[in-house]
Amino acid sequence: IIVSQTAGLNEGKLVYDYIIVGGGNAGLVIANRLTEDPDVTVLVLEAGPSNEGVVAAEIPFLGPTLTPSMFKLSDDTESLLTSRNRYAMGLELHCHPATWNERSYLCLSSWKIAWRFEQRQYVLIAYGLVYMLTPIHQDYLFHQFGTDEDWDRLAEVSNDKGWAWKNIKPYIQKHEKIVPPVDGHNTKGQFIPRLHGFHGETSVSLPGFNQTIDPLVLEATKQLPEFPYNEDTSGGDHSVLGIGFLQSSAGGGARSSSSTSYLADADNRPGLTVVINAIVTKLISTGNGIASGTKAFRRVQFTAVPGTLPFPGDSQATYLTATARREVILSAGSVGTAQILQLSGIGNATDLKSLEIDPIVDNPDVGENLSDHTLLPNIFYVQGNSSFDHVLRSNELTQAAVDEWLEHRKGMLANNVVNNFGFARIPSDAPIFKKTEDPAAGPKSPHWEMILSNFYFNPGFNTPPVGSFMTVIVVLISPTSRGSVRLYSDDPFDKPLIDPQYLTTDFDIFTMREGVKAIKRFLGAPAFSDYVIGPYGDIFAGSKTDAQIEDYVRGLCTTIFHPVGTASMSPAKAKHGVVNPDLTVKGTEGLRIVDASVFPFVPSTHTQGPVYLLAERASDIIKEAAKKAHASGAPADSASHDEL
Ligand SMILES: Cc1cc2nc3c(=O)[nH]c(=O)nc-3n(C[C@H](O)[C@H](O)[C@H](O)COP(=O)(O)OP(=O)(O)OC[C@H]3O[C@@H](n4cnc5c(N)ncnc54)[C@H](O)[C@@H]3O)c2cc1C
Repeated sequence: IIVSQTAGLNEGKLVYDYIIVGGGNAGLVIANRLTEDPDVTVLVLEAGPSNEGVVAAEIPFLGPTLTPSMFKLSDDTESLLTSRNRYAMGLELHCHPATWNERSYLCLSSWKIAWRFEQRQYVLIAYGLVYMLTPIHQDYLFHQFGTDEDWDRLAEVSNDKGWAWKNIKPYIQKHEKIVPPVDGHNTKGQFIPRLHGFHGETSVSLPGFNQTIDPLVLEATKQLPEFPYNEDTSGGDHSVLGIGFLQSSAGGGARSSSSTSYLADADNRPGLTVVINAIVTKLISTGNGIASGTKAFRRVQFTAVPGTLPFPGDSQATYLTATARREVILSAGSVGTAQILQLSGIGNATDLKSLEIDPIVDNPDVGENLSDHTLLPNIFYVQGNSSFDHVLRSNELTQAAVDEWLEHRKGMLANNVVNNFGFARIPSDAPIFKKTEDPAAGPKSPHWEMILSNFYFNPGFNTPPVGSFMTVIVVLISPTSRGSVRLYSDDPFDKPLIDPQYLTTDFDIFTMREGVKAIKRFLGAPAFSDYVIGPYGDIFAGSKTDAQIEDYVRGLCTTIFHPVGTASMSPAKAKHGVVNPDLTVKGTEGLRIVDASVFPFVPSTHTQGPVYLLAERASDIIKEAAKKAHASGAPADSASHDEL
């Protein structure tokens, strides 16, 4: 049952077995798995609007256009392709200049849009740092699982073998459904079937529309031993190192998200209620937990997102509360979860007091340890007019592509913006390792990533009016810098202060710099000699020395939106960290976190796949906990009558 507004919800009846805060990647997995039992009731509260009918959310190629600052087209084609403005609401975040050092300032200042539009007293609003408030799923459909070393490290730091790869791997079968590419080509040699699932919830497919650069990229992998071809970069016990074909969370030419897969599958279950446009403002402590020193949190306060029905004005919000008989599960993402915890009195007691929030559970680790992947687009001029730029500049060609998609779910738009990508390591004898321990999860795990695309892709900048381009993105995959998500005020509608600390360590800037040098070596392969003309832009072209490349990196670098770590997992008895290995929040009862925030290290790949697997295992953990409680004779309602 999907309720589109909080209007009509009867507060007296808002009692469910589980309340899930956030209907993103993780939240909807849990919602689906828990309601497999018809006797279980689940309420999902999601701040964003519905994905239904949002064509840009369906068309794979248009994924990046949903991010306000990401993918800029000419004004004409823009209106044909996107409904961006509809989703720009509530996306901005605050970054406090006092917490920036010169480097992160440089890094963030590349977000021209942010700087042009908003400069409030002491608080700058960086539109570039968009951690979405919506279940529309703006991700760019990259779909991988991370290396076995990532998962084994998680098992080690949490002291729970359940998180080791051999125990996580089987969840691929529940989650993934490999489907043929839209052009139906033979995919032999483009992925390794035994690494995948074919009957799970989320559709995953290989590219189904050729880019001019595909054969050149493959040829270059044969010419340069430094960049070998890899038949499958999805991860696990098969190495991700090398360059191969991208697997995307799409099927039949359309995006496959947790909403179109896990939620759609559970849609008709009477036990499931999903309320959209509903923003959770805090969790309410419902008294002492059974274990000494713990506090129970089984009540959730929420309201309509300002500007959505039923509230006429932003300032007149009416708050509702809902109560969980068993558990509240926070799945609001690395920013939302950290914010809600702190608004609820779970966080650094000193900081909370300074904002006049009563500290209920003092945990200074809440909101800390923020880790993210930085992205740097490197643009090259190319020959001819076979890049996508010409299509994207032309209303006529764009309309034809839209029509093809609408009629057949095929063509350029049915495909991701990328066909080829891959991962690489910094050589083990690199000077950086004399002063920095290798931060990768293990010797098979990458330090950086290369993403290749057949057009001008430069977050925040319009496609130039003339010229053909290709973009080679460098992503820092094993960052050592750590930032934080802290509250700006006790007002739940104030966006939190996000201090990403991008590129503030020697390793991070070194790796980005070496990545830039490496992609230049890659494009120096004979395969590209008749196609690539050279770097686009004076700064890129003029960046020859290490110092120049570093300046170039800092000036243009941004995020690929993989924040993790703000509610990190640690061993059950550990004093540090925010959640235990069973994802219960330390010092609390009736409260778990299931989302990207619990990863203490960012997985060495794009993060949706790891989040899906995490949520699949979490669902089993939650079900097991309910069974145990039942077997021990505990009442079906863990919450006391007072709480209810
Ligand atoms: C622009 C973009 C592109 C990306 N591209 C890729 C990609 O190509 N491949 C990949 O693997 N990963 C990608 N990612 C990362 C991936 O989307 C995240 O790692 C993943 O979604 C994290 O899952 P989650 O469940 O932790 O959080 P989310 O999926 O973000 O879900 C959190 C949900 O909680 C809701 N919420 C937050 N606060 C509240 C509140 N107070 N009340 C109610 N609801 C709330 C949000 O609206 C959201 O729907 C991308 C991310 C972004 C933003």
